[in-house]
Amino acid sequence: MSIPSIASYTLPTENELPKSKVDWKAEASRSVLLIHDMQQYFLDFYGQDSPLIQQLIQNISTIKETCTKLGIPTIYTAQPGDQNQEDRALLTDFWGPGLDDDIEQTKITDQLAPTEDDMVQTKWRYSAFKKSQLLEWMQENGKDQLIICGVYANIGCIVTAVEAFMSDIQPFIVADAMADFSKEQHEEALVFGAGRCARPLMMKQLIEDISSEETITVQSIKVQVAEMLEVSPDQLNEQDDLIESGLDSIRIMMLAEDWSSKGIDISFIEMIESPTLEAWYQKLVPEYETIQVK
Ligand SMILES: O=C(O)C1=CC=C[C@H](O)[C@H]1O
Ligand SMILES: CC(=O)C(=O)O
Repeated sequence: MSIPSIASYTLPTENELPKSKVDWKAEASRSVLLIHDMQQYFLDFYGQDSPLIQQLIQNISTIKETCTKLGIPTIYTAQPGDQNQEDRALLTDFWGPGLDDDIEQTKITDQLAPTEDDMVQTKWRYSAFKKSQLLEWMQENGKDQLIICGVYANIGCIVTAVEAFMSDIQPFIVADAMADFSKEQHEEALVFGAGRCARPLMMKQLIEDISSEETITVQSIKVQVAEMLEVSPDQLNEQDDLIESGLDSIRIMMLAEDWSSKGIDISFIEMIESPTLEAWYQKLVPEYETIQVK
């Protein structure tokens, strides 16, 4: 009744990728990264030290690191433990009682542990959109592209992609950043997605696409400055004097050069005259509206 013991297999390669029906391109400003159900419970069925899972975790980690640098938000899904029958409903008939309320089962696997900048959403059904606020959050934040990685490709990953598609969101299923019960079922999920609702692509292509966009966003500025100050982005306040916070003139010059190279008209002098995130947003992000400080 539950999940089978899963043997390792080699992740799909470029030449095993089904042809995409669409030429959608993932863009940093439009995308959300979904790390789907990478909970220890679901990974344990691959056994200890599975080469497949080790590679999967490494690839997802690379994608997440790139997305974070580009200001692409990460959302994790995770099922709760000890689900009562009313909540779990028909899943029990297919998969048994599910996870115990044991952190060693419910946790996101350690190498992909969420940070305070990430969102973790409770997962109640195959689709990450079911019984959740994911769609509303994406719409409110102007996100209409969903990058999907995690497990299992032929269940929650592809069902989430279908529901994204039906909600006018472009799903991108990353072939070498998902895993399944077998390579055959993994490939079936890619073929179905390619033919019905999603763009299948390799991690390498995804990273090229999202990195190629030169758009600067409020979030990408905050992430860049936070990295330079070696703090988390949410520790930064838009009105704080960044020079007083430790941002030296060398780093400010580096930022000015980076943003100028992307076609933004801002000078080092302007930046040090108004050394706050809010002042820089106003110069760099046309659609930025000044935060109403209460
Ligand atoms: O136990 C479960 O709930 C599940 C097992 C395997 C895949 C399903 O998506 C998941 O709901
Ligand atoms: C792992 C899981 O819950 C899913 O594939 O939906």
